[in-house]
Amino acid sequence: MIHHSTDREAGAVEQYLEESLGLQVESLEKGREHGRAAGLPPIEVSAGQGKFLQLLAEMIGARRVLEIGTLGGYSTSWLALGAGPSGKVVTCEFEPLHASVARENLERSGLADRVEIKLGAARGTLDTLIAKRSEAFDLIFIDADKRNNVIYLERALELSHPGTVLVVDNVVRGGAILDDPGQLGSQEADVRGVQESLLWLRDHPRISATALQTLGSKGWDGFALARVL
Ligand SMILES: C[S@@+](CC[C@H](N)C(=O)[O-])C[C@H]1O[C@@H](n2cnc3c(N)ncnc32)[C@H](O)[C@@H]1O
Repeated sequence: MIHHSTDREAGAVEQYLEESLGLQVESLEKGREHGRAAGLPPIEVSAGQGKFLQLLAEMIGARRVLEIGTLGGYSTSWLALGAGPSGKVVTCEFEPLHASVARENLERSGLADRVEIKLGAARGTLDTLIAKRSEAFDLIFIDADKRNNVIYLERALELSHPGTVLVVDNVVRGGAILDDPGQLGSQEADVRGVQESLLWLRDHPRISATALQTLGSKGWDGFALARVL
């Protein structure tokens, strides 16, 4: 994370944009508060990013959405809004507390019937979906342990069809992706995971990708956006 005055200004601008555009949805914000009260870390997407996910799902007419990394179900809820009442979101989470907070939040906001929370390590969940020949997903949001990003991307591709959109969160990490991978210790495995995932996106013949930087109350970051060819 960067730590200078731009951080504070970016936080104020984020709040201004949220207020001017009326981005916050009351039931979703209550869910976020519920997560805080239950001790969940404040690492969910912003309202602006959540609305971006909703709009993206609506723009591509996504009916089947896969999420890796549920936390308290905040981004899940935005994706569920985007998928619509006839849509479905499958979301992967391995922390039982996070999954139960997410379940409660989704129930309270009336979105639970279009969301399936898969409790367990995401890799195993994805392998099971692949083994069961799950119907392909239209939109896949990857936001879990970044060190496993390439594993998730490989499996996401197996669960995709031509035109599936992939979003990978936190690919800038306050600029830490500039660090030399050869000098990174184990604590920076997530940074290395992001670096490797960007190369994977560049090199895979079935992928067309970009990345956009973001700045907000949680600092400097960004997301990769890709289309399966
Ligand atoms: C950044 S948070 C997700 C935030 C959420 N997408 C949002 O914006 O509201 C990452 C979540 O992934 C979960 N997670 C981390 N590693 C995982 C794994 N290997 N399998 C499943 N879930 C995992 C964490 O417990 C955490 O809840």
